Amino acid sequence: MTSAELTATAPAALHIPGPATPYQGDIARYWDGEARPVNLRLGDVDGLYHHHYGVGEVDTAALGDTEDRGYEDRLIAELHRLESAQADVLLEHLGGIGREDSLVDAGCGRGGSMVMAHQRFGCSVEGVTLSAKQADFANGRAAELGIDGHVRATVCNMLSMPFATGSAAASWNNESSMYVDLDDLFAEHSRVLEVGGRYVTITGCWNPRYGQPSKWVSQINAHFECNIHSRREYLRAMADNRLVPQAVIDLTPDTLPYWELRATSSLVTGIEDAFINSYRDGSFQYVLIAADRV
Ligand SMILES: C[S@@+](CC[C@H](N)C(=O)[O-])C[C@H]1O[C@@H](n2cnc3c(N)ncnc32)[C@H](O)[C@@H]1O
Ligand SMILES: CC(C)=CCC/C(C)=C/COP(=O)(O)OP(=O)(O)O
Ligand SMILES: [Mg+2]
Repeated sequence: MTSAELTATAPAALHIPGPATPYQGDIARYWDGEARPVNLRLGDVDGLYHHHYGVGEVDTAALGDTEDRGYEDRLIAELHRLESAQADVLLEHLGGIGREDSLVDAGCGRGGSMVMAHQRFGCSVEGVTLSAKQADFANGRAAELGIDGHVRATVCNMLSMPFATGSAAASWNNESSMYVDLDDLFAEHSRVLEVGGRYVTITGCWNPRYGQPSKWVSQINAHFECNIHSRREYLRAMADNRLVPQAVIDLTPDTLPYWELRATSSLVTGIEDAFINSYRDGSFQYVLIAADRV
Protein backbone atom coordinates (compact mmCIF):
# COMPACT_ATOMS: atom_id res chain seq x y z
CA MET A 1 0.00 0.00 0.00
CA THR A 2 1.35 3.43 -0.91
CA SER A 3 1.61 6.38 1.43
CA ALA A 4 -1.31 8.12 -0.30
CA GLU A 5 -3.46 5.01 0.01
CA LEU A 6 -2.58 4.72 3.67
CA THR A 7 -3.91 8.20 4.30
CA ALA A 8 -6.94 7.64 2.08
CA THR A 9 -7.99 4.68 4.18
CA ALA A 10 -7.31 6.55 7.39
CA PRO A 11 -9.13 9.88 7.52
CA ALA A 12 -8.22 10.24 11.20
CA ALA A 13 -4.74 11.31 9.99
CA LEU A 14 -6.17 14.71 9.14
CA HIS A 15 -7.31 15.28 12.69
CA ILE A 16 -4.54 15.72 15.21
CA PRO A 17 -5.91 15.43 18.73
CA GLY A 18 -4.02 16.74 21.75
CA PRO A 19 -1.92 14.44 23.96
CA ALA A 20 -3.84 11.40 25.18
CA THR A 21 -2.50 11.78 28.75
CA PRO A 22 -0.76 14.46 30.85
CA TYR A 23 2.42 12.33 30.61
CA GLN A 24 2.31 12.48 26.82
CA GLY A 25 1.99 16.25 27.13
CA ASP A 26 5.21 16.25 29.20
CA ILE A 27 6.99 14.18 26.54
CA ALA A 28 5.74 16.38 23.71
CA ARG A 29 7.10 19.46 25.55
CA TYR A 30 10.39 17.67 26.27
CA TRP A 31 11.06 16.92 22.59
CA ASP A 32 9.70 20.26 21.40
CA GLY A 33 12.33 21.93 23.59
CA GLU A 34 15.24 19.58 22.81
CA ALA A 35 18.21 21.13 20.99
CA ARG A 36 21.28 19.40 22.44
CA PRO A 37 24.48 19.99 20.45
CA VAL A 38 25.27 16.26 20.71
CA ASN A 39 22.27 15.68 18.45
CA LEU A 40 22.29 18.75 16.19
CA ARG A 41 26.03 18.87 15.51
CA LEU A 42 26.09 15.17 14.71
CA GLY A 43 23.10 15.55 12.38
CA ASP A 44 24.78 18.47 10.64
CA VAL A 45 27.52 16.09 9.45
CA ASP A 46 25.33 14.75 6.62
CA GLY A 47 21.76 15.86 7.30
CA LEU A 48 20.57 12.66 9.01
CA TYR A 49 19.32 13.67 12.45
CA HIS A 50 19.16 10.85 15.01
CA HIS A 51 17.95 10.55 18.58
CA HIS A 52 19.47 7.18 19.27
CA TYR A 53 22.89 5.83 20.15
CA GLY A 54 25.68 4.14 18.23
CA VAL A 55 27.04 0.64 17.59
CA GLY A 56 30.30 -0.72 16.22
CA GLU A 57 34.02 -0.37 16.69
CA VAL A 58 35.56 3.09 16.72
CA ASP A 59 37.65 3.78 13.62
CA THR A 60 40.77 4.99 15.42
CA ALA A 61 42.61 5.63 12.14
CA ALA A 62 39.88 8.02 10.97
CA LEU A 63 39.83 9.68 14.38
CA GLY A 64 43.54 10.39 14.43
CA ASP A 65 45.41 11.88 17.36
CA THR A 66 43.69 14.03 19.98
CA GLU A 67 46.42 16.63 19.53
CA ASP A 68 45.98 16.90 15.75
CA ARG A 69 44.06 19.83 14.25
CA GLY A 70 40.37 19.11 13.57
CA TYR A 71 40.16 16.27 16.11
CA GLU A 72 36.83 17.48 17.56
CA ASP A 73 35.19 17.53 14.11
CA ARG A 74 36.46 14.02 13.40
CA LEU A 75 35.15 12.86 16.79
CA ILE A 76 31.69 14.25 15.98
CA ALA A 77 31.77 12.57 12.55
CA GLU A 78 32.76 9.29 14.16
CA LEU A 79 29.96 9.38 16.77
CA HIS A 80 27.53 10.16 13.95
CA ARG A 81 28.85 7.30 11.82
CA LEU A 82 28.21 4.91 14.74
CA GLU A 83 24.65 6.24 15.21
CA SER A 84 23.88 5.76 11.51
CA ALA A 85 25.40 2.27 11.75
CA GLN A 86 22.87 1.55 14.50
CA ALA A 87 19.99 2.51 12.18
CA ASP A 88 21.52 0.31 9.45
CA VAL A 89 21.43 -2.66 11.84
CA LEU A 90 17.76 -2.02 12.53
CA LEU A 91 16.90 -1.67 8.81
CA GLU A 92 18.81 -4.84 7.94
CA HIS A 93 16.37 -6.74 10.18
CA LEU A 94 13.25 -5.47 8.40
CA GLY A 95 13.62 -8.21 5.79
CA GLY A 96 12.77 -7.91 2.10
CA ILE A 97 11.06 -4.55 1.62
CA GLY A 98 9.88 -3.45 -1.85
CA ARG A 99 9.40 0.01 -3.35
CA GLU A 100 5.62 -0.31 -3.08
CA ASP A 101 5.71 -1.14 0.61
CA SER A 102 4.80 1.25 3.38
CA LEU A 103 6.70 1.22 6.66
CA VAL A 104 5.86 2.75 10.04
CA ASP A 105 8.42 4.43 12.34
CA ALA A 106 6.79 4.68 15.78
CA GLY A 107 8.44 7.55 17.67
CA CYS A 108 10.33 8.90 14.66
CA GLY A 109 12.14 11.85 16.23
CA ARG A 110 13.72 14.14 13.62
CA GLY A 111 13.36 11.42 10.99
CA GLY A 112 16.92 10.18 10.35
CA SER A 113 15.91 6.50 10.34
CA MET A 114 12.95 7.21 8.01
CA VAL A 115 15.21 8.87 5.43
CA MET A 116 17.66 5.97 5.63
CA ALA A 117 14.81 3.45 5.17
CA HIS A 118 13.55 5.25 2.07
CA GLN A 119 17.07 5.54 0.64
CA ARG A 120 17.67 1.82 1.22
CA PHE A 121 14.35 0.37 -0.03
CA GLY A 122 12.75 3.13 -2.14
CA CYS A 123 9.59 2.57 -0.07
CA SER A 124 7.20 4.95 1.71
CA VAL A 125 7.74 5.63 5.39
CA GLU A 126 5.20 7.10 7.78
CA GLY A 127 6.54 8.32 11.12
CA VAL A 128 4.75 9.46 14.24
CA THR A 129 6.05 11.59 17.09
CA LEU A 130 4.40 13.49 19.92
CA SER A 131 6.48 16.56 19.11
CA ALA A 132 5.23 19.06 16.52
CA LYS A 133 8.74 20.55 16.34
CA GLN A 134 10.22 17.17 15.48
CA ALA A 135 7.53 16.42 12.89
CA ASP A 136 8.11 19.82 11.23
CA PHE A 137 11.84 19.22 11.26
CA ALA A 138 11.49 15.73 9.74
CA ASN A 139 9.06 16.94 7.08
CA GLY A 140 11.34 19.89 6.29
CA ARG A 141 14.31 17.57 5.77
CA ALA A 142 12.22 15.26 3.56
CA ALA A 143 11.18 18.28 1.45
CA GLU A 144 14.80 19.47 1.15
CA LEU A 145 15.79 16.01 -0.04
CA GLY A 146 12.86 15.90 -2.48
CA ILE A 147 11.46 12.75 -0.86
CA ASP A 148 8.43 14.27 0.87
CA GLY A 149 6.20 12.16 -1.39
CA HIS A 150 7.62 9.11 0.36
CA VAL A 151 8.64 10.17 3.86
CA ARG A 152 6.25 11.90 6.20
CA ALA A 153 6.03 12.57 9.93
CA THR A 154 2.71 13.14 11.73
CA VAL A 155 2.09 14.39 15.25
CA CYS A 156 0.34 11.46 16.78
CA ASN A 157 0.30 8.94 19.61
CA MET A 158 1.97 5.69 18.57
CA LEU A 159 -0.63 3.77 20.60
CA SER A 160 -3.36 4.93 18.23
CA MET A 161 -1.87 5.49 14.79
CA PRO A 162 -3.86 6.81 11.84
CA PHE A 163 -2.97 3.87 9.58
CA ALA A 164 -5.29 1.20 8.31
CA THR A 165 -5.26 -2.29 9.81
CA GLY A 166 -2.79 -4.59 8.03
CA SER A 167 -1.40 -1.77 5.89
CA ALA A 168 2.30 -1.82 6.86
CA ALA A 169 4.87 -4.31 5.58
CA ALA A 170 7.11 -3.49 8.55
CA SER A 171 7.26 -1.20 11.55
CA TRP A 172 9.76 -0.31 14.23
CA ASN A 173 10.60 1.52 17.44
CA ASN A 174 14.11 2.91 17.56
CA GLU A 175 14.70 3.87 21.22
CA SER A 176 11.12 5.03 21.65
CA SER A 177 9.38 2.13 23.39
CA MET A 178 10.37 3.30 26.90
CA TYR A 179 7.68 5.96 26.76
CA VAL A 180 4.68 3.63 26.53
CA ASP A 181 3.03 0.55 27.96
CA LEU A 182 4.34 -2.41 25.95
CA ASP A 183 1.05 -4.31 25.75
CA ASP A 184 -0.66 -1.27 24.27
CA LEU A 185 2.28 -0.65 21.93
CA PHE A 186 2.51 -4.17 20.53
CA ALA A 187 -1.27 -4.42 20.16
CA GLU A 188 -1.09 -1.34 17.93
CA HIS A 189 1.88 -2.59 15.86
CA SER A 190 0.12 -5.92 15.48
CA ARG A 191 -2.99 -4.13 14.17
CA VAL A 192 -1.10 -1.95 11.67
CA LEU A 193 1.16 -4.74 10.36
CA GLU A 194 0.10 -7.12 7.63
CA VAL A 195 0.18 -10.80 8.57
CA GLY A 196 3.77 -11.92 7.90
CA GLY A 197 4.98 -8.34 8.41
CA ARG A 198 8.10 -7.61 10.42
CA TYR A 199 8.49 -5.58 13.61
CA VAL A 200 11.92 -4.48 14.92
CA THR A 201 12.93 -2.61 18.04
CA ILE A 202 16.28 -1.43 19.30
CA THR A 203 15.97 -0.48 22.93
CA GLY A 204 17.65 -0.30 26.30
CA CYS A 205 16.07 -2.66 28.82
CA TRP A 206 16.85 -3.66 32.38
CA ASN A 207 18.11 -7.15 32.93
CA PRO A 208 15.87 -9.39 35.09
CA ARG A 209 18.99 -11.32 36.13
CA TYR A 210 20.24 -8.20 37.93
CA GLY A 211 17.09 -8.27 40.10
CA GLN A 212 15.44 -4.86 39.78
CA PRO A 213 16.34 -1.65 37.91
CA SER A 214 19.73 -0.44 39.18
CA LYS A 215 20.39 3.12 40.35
CA TRP A 216 21.91 3.79 36.91
CA VAL A 217 18.71 2.70 35.18
CA SER A 218 16.72 4.93 37.54
CA GLN A 219 19.07 7.80 36.66
CA ILE A 220 18.48 7.28 32.92
CA ASN A 221 14.71 7.21 33.52
CA ALA A 222 14.87 10.49 35.43
CA HIS A 223 17.15 12.11 32.84
CA PHE A 224 14.79 11.40 29.92
CA GLU A 225 11.44 11.22 31.83
CA CYS A 226 11.01 7.71 30.47
CA ASN A 227 10.21 4.30 31.93
CA ILE A 228 12.69 1.61 30.87
CA HIS A 229 11.11 -1.86 30.71
CA SER A 230 12.74 -5.19 31.48
CA ARG A 231 13.79 -7.62 28.74
CA ARG A 232 11.17 -10.03 30.05
CA GLU A 233 8.39 -7.46 29.59
CA TYR A 234 9.30 -7.10 25.89
CA LEU A 235 9.16 -10.80 25.21
CA ARG A 236 5.94 -11.34 27.17
CA ALA A 237 4.13 -8.41 25.56
CA MET A 238 5.18 -9.60 22.09
CA ALA A 239 3.97 -13.12 22.81
CA ASP A 240 0.64 -11.71 23.93
CA ASN A 241 0.24 -9.67 20.73
CA ARG A 242 0.96 -12.06 17.85
CA LEU A 243 4.57 -10.95 17.48
CA VAL A 244 6.94 -13.93 17.34
CA PRO A 245 10.62 -13.10 17.89
CA GLN A 246 12.95 -14.23 15.09
CA ALA A 247 16.09 -12.61 16.50
CA VAL A 248 17.05 -11.29 19.91
CA ILE A 249 20.50 -9.70 19.76
CA ASP A 250 22.40 -8.31 22.71
CA LEU A 251 24.04 -5.16 21.30
CA THR A 252 25.53 -4.13 24.66
CA PRO A 253 29.16 -4.95 23.73
CA ASP A 254 28.62 -3.15 20.40
CA THR A 255 27.36 0.08 21.96
CA LEU A 256 29.98 0.44 24.71
CA PRO A 257 32.70 1.83 22.36
CA TYR A 258 30.27 4.59 21.31
CA TRP A 259 29.70 5.57 24.95
CA GLU A 260 33.37 5.39 25.87
CA LEU A 261 34.20 7.67 22.94
CA ARG A 262 31.30 10.04 23.64
CA ALA A 263 32.42 10.38 27.28
CA THR A 264 35.68 11.94 26.04
CA SER A 265 33.99 14.56 23.86
CA SER A 266 33.10 18.18 24.59
CA LEU A 267 29.45 17.35 23.79
CA VAL A 268 28.84 15.23 26.91
CA THR A 269 25.43 15.69 28.52
CA GLY A 270 26.12 14.12 31.92
CA ILE A 271 24.31 10.82 31.27
CA GLU A 272 27.34 8.99 29.86
CA ASP A 273 28.47 7.40 33.15
CA ALA A 274 25.00 5.99 33.85
CA PHE A 275 25.02 4.16 30.50
CA ILE A 276 28.62 2.98 30.84
CA ASN A 277 28.21 1.79 34.44
CA SER A 278 24.89 0.01 33.88
CA TYR A 279 26.12 -1.73 30.73
CA ARG A 280 29.25 -2.83 32.58
CA ASP A 281 27.53 -4.06 35.75
CA GLY A 282 24.98 -6.04 33.70
CA SER A 283 21.92 -4.22 35.03
CA PHE A 284 21.07 -2.71 31.64
CA GLN A 285 21.25 -4.12 28.13
CA TYR A 286 21.04 -2.67 24.64
CA VAL A 287 19.03 -5.13 22.55
CA LEU A 288 17.53 -5.62 19.12
CA ILE A 289 14.41 -7.74 18.84
CA ALA A 290 13.00 -8.62 15.41
CA ALA A 291 9.58 -10.30 15.37
CA ASP A 292 7.12 -11.57 12.77
CA ARG A 293 3.44 -10.70 12.90
CA VAL A 294 1.68 -14.06 12.78
C1 LIG B 1 14.66 9.02 21.80
S1 LIG B 1 13.59 9.62 20.56
C2 LIG B 1 13.90 8.47 19.25
C3 LIG B 1 13.67 9.08 17.89
C4 LIG B 1 13.93 8.20 16.67
N1 LIG B 1 13.31 6.90 16.78
C5 LIG B 1 15.40 8.06 16.38
O1 LIG B 1 15.92 6.93 16.40
O2 LIG B 1 16.05 9.05 16.08
C6 LIG B 1 12.00 9.14 21.20
C7 LIG B 1 10.84 9.52 20.30
O3 LIG B 1 9.67 8.85 20.77
C8 LIG B 1 8.59 9.72 20.60
N2 LIG B 1 7.47 9.29 21.45
C9 LIG B 1 7.46 9.04 22.77
N3 LIG B 1 6.23 8.66 23.16
C10 LIG B 1 5.46 8.66 22.06
C11 LIG B 1 4.09 8.34 21.80
N4 LIG B 1 3.26 7.94 22.77
N5 LIG B 1 3.65 8.46 20.54
C12 LIG B 1 4.45 8.88 19.55
N6 LIG B 1 5.76 9.18 19.72
C13 LIG B 1 6.25 9.06 20.97
C14 LIG B 1 9.13 11.08 20.94
O4 LIG B 1 8.28 12.10 20.45
C15 LIG B 1 10.49 11.00 20.24
O5 LIG B 1 10.32 11.37 18.90
C1 LIG C 1 18.54 3.51 25.32
C2 LIG C 1 17.61 4.41 26.05
C3 LIG C 1 17.23 4.07 27.42
C4 LIG C 1 17.13 5.49 25.43
C5 LIG C 1 16.17 6.47 25.99
C6 LIG C 1 15.58 7.25 24.86
C7 LIG C 1 16.47 8.32 24.37
C8 LIG C 1 16.30 9.60 25.02
C9 LIG C 1 17.36 8.12 23.35
C10 LIG C 1 18.35 9.08 22.82
O1 LIG C 1 17.89 10.34 22.53
P1 LIG C 1 18.92 11.53 22.24
O2 LIG C 1 19.80 11.20 21.11
O3 LIG C 1 18.10 12.77 22.15
O4 LIG C 1 19.78 11.56 23.59
P2 LIG C 1 21.20 12.29 23.81
O5 LIG C 1 20.95 13.74 23.85
O6 LIG C 1 21.69 11.70 25.10
O7 LIG C 1 22.10 11.92 22.65
MG1 LIG D 1 21.75 11.67 20.72
